[in-house]
Amino acid sequence: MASDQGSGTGKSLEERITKPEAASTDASDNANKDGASQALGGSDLQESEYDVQVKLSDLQADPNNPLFSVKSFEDLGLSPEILQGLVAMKFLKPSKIQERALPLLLNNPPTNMIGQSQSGTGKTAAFTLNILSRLQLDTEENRKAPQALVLAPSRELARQIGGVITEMGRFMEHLSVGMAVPMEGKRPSRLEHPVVCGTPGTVMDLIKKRILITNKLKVLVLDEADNMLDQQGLGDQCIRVKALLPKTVQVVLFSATFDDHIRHYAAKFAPNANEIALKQEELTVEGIRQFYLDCNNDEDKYNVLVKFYGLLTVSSSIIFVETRATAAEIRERMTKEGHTVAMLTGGVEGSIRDQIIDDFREGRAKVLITTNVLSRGIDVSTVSMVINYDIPQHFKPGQPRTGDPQTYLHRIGRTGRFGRVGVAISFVSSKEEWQMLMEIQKYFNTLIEGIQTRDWDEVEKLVKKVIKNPRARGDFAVTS
Ligand SMILES: Nc1ncnc2c1ncn2[C@@H]1O[C@H](COP(=O)(O)OP(=O)(O)OP(=O)(O)O)[C@@H](O)[C@H]1O
Repeated sequence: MASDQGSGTGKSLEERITKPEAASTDASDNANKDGASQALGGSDLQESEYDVQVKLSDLQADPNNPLFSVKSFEDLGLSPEILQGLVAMKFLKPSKIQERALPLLLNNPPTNMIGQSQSGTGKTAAFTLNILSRLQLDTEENRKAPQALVLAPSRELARQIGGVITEMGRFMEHLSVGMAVPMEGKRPSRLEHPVVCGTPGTVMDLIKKRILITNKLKVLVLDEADNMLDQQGLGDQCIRVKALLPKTVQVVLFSATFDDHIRHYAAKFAPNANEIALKQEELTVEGIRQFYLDCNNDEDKYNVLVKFYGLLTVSSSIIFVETRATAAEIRERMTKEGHTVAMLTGGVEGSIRDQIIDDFREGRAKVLITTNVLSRGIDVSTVSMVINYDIPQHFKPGQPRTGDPQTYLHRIGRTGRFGRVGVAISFVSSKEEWQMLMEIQKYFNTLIEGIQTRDWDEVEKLVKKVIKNPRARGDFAVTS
């Protein structure tokens, strides 16, 4: 049994489960109501590894669900080729953000947009459909001229978005998507694609070297816009890129989170934008069950993680840590003990990163240890578990660490995508970590339940049960 000393709250675990400090009964009631959140995206009725059968159409018929919409894709005035692409991807109906954002995005003259919607609710398709609809591919010259530029904070996300645009536009003749991420070997002399996706630093470099020509650009998208604008380096690069684009460019900013101070900044970056915003307490995805687990210290965290290995490999899982060093250490220890785990951090070379993420997407690697580099945007539908090995935190030298709610939300949002269900477990090994987790819980006015038992067979059974039936709450209030 985890000790109270571990989190140092002075409360019994029982109290913490039944009355988490910041959790409201509303939050848990809402989660109870959302029985439908077990559904799976893609086809209308699917069966997961856990033998869950729920209809996506049920979710999309519920006005309170972010996947709800009254319209069909046909109603949004998209071209037959694009509609064909959506059918091939088995997108039957738009989600709420797609239904709301698209008419505003497609309107002429083009208007800027700041769009917010919960993780995994289809923001990529929302901006992709706008891009595809605005492309002119009639002449050779136009086909070679970059007309839309998408910036993302990581190489993996830029590649993923490039893949979605290619797939959605695959019935459009002459569409091609160029990548502007750090490349090894010889660079092309020109990036001649109507759509370019990349990371800000490389894009800036390619523009400066006139490899990427921007005079025909019509749309600029910043995915994970709050993160891009908030980080000193990335933010500066985004501003410099934008300054080199035609003044008429339509600026589209999307994210699941826009903190107040960033919203103000975003409004400057995308002036006179149409805004779609969510309230703080609307941000959590109901299909994701959130738990914490008390650990005595760092070594105990590691031992617990190893105990979880069986559970982590039932489907796919992501383990988030704060530093590259921790990621490397855990990977090494687990590998030595005979477990198969992959690791991806910013320190890994580009082509190897591509291989690792592709292996994870294809299910060749099932457990991925990573840092915040992959906390945002990555969409791998088989991920049913996210572990916060370290609580996401803000760290400034000389100041106490504080919880980082935005990063927490993005990390746990790697599971529970488009109506699927998932479990997020945060490891708590000190009073400081406990406080940070409570800050996060309070910020979202959500419920993070404690796992009381240390009987791992029991935990495994319960996690599987939760994934099967997220309505079954309170399962973890079991003392060993
Ligand atoms: N209308 C739709 N019907 C069915 N599936 C959809 C639809 N729209 C998107 N999806 C699927 O939902 C998943 C999540 O979409 P996406 O990655 O765009 O989410 P997001 O809102 O950008 O999330 P995040 O904030 O985490 O980046 C993807 O696998 C995508 O293929």
